[in-house]
Amino acid sequence: MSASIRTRVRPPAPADDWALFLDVDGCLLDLAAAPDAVTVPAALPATLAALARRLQGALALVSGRSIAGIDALFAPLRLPAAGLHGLELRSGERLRPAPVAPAALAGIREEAALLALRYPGVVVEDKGAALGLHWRAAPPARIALHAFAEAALPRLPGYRLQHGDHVVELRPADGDKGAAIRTLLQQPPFRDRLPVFAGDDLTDESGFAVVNACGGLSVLVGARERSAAHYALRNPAAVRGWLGAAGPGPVHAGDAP
Ligand SMILES: O=P(O)(O)OC[C@H]1O[C@H](O[C@H]2O[C@H](CO)[C@@H](O)[C@H](O)[C@H]2O)[C@H](O)[C@@H](O)[C@@H]1O
Repeated sequence: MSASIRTRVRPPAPADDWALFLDVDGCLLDLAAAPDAVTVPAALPATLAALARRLQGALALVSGRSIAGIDALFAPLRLPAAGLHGLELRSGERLRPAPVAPAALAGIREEAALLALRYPGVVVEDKGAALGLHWRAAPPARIALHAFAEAALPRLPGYRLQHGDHVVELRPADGDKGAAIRTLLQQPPFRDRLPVFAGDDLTDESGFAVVNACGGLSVLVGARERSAAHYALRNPAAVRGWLGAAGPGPVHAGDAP
């Protein structure tokens, strides 16, 4: 069921019995003009590391970026992670690698780069098995990028389009963030904990559905009207404040934020 932003309230402060899943762009990090223009606030890795210790390791980053990309952003911190919208998975020693990119994707990437030359500001993001076409810094390119992605899709059997915030991606159709969260919840250290997921974009809705079905907490970041999330935080700064608000001592479900 879709809850209105007007009815969503701030989530409670993080509690020690949570399994916490956090989206990256637009949730932990402020959005930037291009994927490589994001900045990680200096205090954030330490906040995440402290929270992960507090949760006995049950904190994972769940992103559309690759796991390598996530690790590069937060280095030297290396957390359990789901990358490429749930295609890749890492928890402890367990790793589900991303599929190998089909040969046709290289040609499509080159064609996209040529198209980008006509629209200054367009970014073609090579994510290995996935390809992101970004128009945040080039709004007039939106229609051309969608048309390009739709035309390219039939050349990539087993692929689908992933629509996101000022981006359309060509990605393998398998998996989503919800399935990745469900998989992590079946194994330690996530098992038998209250699942909590915060995210801002369309790709996060599958994660909200899974944590809702488990009786957990779904947290929408921003003011998108149509979402299954039950709680809301205004922006990434509010998310970082929420996570930092756990403080140094033990915390329990229901504590005031
Ligand atoms: O699931 P997420 O962690 O939210 O990742 C979703 C996509 O995030 C990145 O793109 C978005 O953030 C960029 C930097 O702020 C922004 O320029 C772009 O417009 C956004 O769509 C990332 O580049 C993608 O690979 C992720 O799929």
